[in-house]
Formats: sequence, structure tokens, C-alpha cells
Amino acid sequence: MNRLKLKDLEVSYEGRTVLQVEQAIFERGRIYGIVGPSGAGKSTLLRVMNLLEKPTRGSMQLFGTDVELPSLTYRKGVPIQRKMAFVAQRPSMFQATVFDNVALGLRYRNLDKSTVQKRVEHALGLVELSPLARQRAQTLSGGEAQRIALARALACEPELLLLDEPTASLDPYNISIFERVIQQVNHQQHMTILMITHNLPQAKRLADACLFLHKGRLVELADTHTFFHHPASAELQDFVSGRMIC
Ligand SMILES: Nc1ncnc2c1ncn2[C@@H]1O[C@H](COP(=O)(O)OP(=O)(O)OP(=O)(O)O)[C@@H](O)[C@H]1O
Repeated sequence: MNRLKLKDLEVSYEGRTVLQVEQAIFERGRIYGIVGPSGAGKSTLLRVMNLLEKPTRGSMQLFGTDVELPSLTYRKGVPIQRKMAFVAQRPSMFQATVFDNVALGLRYRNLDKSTVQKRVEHALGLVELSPLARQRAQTLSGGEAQRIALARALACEPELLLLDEPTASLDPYNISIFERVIQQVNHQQHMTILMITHNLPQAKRLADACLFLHKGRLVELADTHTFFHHPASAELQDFVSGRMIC
């Protein structure tokens, strides 16, 4: 019940296999860093887990719910997808206020007005942007917009938070706020977090465990200390030491 499990996952495009994961197990309430060279299949993995894309084959066990991915219908997928939230590298803001942008997922869930108000205020407080609630979202700086994207995800109180290089284009100040919030929701709400990053020091700082994807294969999944200091495979040794030619 307290696990997220992927089994026999395979994604192919026009006969080319870009992702193959025999098995991966994630414990609830932990932060996982996903690293690997460009084109390794990291974003594809998160898109499949977020049910945005169907794999050629594979299943996912999400904290007690079994999902046969290729045959999953839209109707059955919606309640499962609502257990998760996704933040991409570039935030998309709708032409509305910051408040309405953060409230978006909650309105899809038909929550009552006072719950929406409370959750949005709380999420804006977490990312330290409460004073901007009435501002038009298109006028936000890049760093502010990304923190609002995080607030929008957190307002939904997901069990699983999926982050695809969320701090790649942020300055150090915004990165530090983003990282603090992730750690806070992980500790306080026991939220499970999977985060793609090209920033290895960031993976070391935040993650309890890390995954290494290379050429579409899950090569290694280990606790962060072992991952960086005692990598088992030659490929990961090359990658963490900067010797891998990508
Ligand atoms: N819709 C698609 N059609 C065809 N090929 C695709 C499609 N989506 C992804 N790919 C291919 O799958 C491979 C993995 O892509 P993916 O974006 O998952 O890599 P990544 O590890 O996230 O890379 P990066 O670190 O550069 O973001 C790439 O070779 C990419 O070209």
C-alpha cells in the first residue's frame, strides 16, 4: 500500500524503444532524484507515470491502486491522475490572476469556495508569494511563475509530486525557495516526490534515493549516498564523475 511500483514498462515510438524499466519501486514519503544524459528517457518516464502518455506495455501500482497502463481509459484515469501533480520546466500561466491560476486544479475537482480559498492561500504562503494573489499571472517573472506553478500543484495536495527539471531556468534565490518548499511538503505531508534534474549537487541535497537512466534503461536505483559514492555500474561511475560523453 505504501509503495509505488512500475513493472515491465516499455515505451516505443515507431519501433524505436526509448524507455525500458523492468521494475522500479518507490517508497511513500521519499524524495527521488532522476538523473541521466539528455535523451535517456527521463521526461518520457514522468509523462507515462502522470498518465499523459500510454506506454507500449507496463503496469503501475500507485499506493494500492493497480493500473494496467496501455489499456487505461480516460474515465478510469482521471481519479488516479488526481492523486498526482506535475510541474514542468517551463510554467504555463493562464490569462487570469495568480489566485485563479493556483485554484485551477481545485476547480476541476469541484471543491467548494471556502476550501479553494483556504488551499490557495496556504499554497501561496508556502511559496512566499501571498502578496501577488491579485496580480495578472502573465506579468510574473520567470522565477515567480515557477513558484506559482509549484503552488498550483501543491494546492491539489497530491500524494505524488512529479517535477521535470523545475529549477533549470531559475536563479539561486528562487531555487532555494523551491527546494525548501519541496523538503517542507515532503516532511510535513509525507508527499512522495520524483524530480528530474541535471543538477547533481541538487540531487545530492534533496533526494533520499536516485535513479540513473541511460539510453532508455533504468541502470541504477539506490540511496543517494551509495548512488554517488559507490555506484555499481561503470555507466553511472562515468556519469557521476563527469567522464560520460553525452
Ligand atoms: N513523441 C515522440 N516521438 C518520437 N520520439 C520521441 C517522442 N518523445 C520522446 N521521444 C524520444 O525519446 C527519447 C527520450 O526522450 P526524453 O525527452 O524522455 O529524454 P530526457 O532524458 O528527458 O532528455 P532531456 O534531459 O534532454 O530532457 C529521445 O530520443 C526523444 O527523441
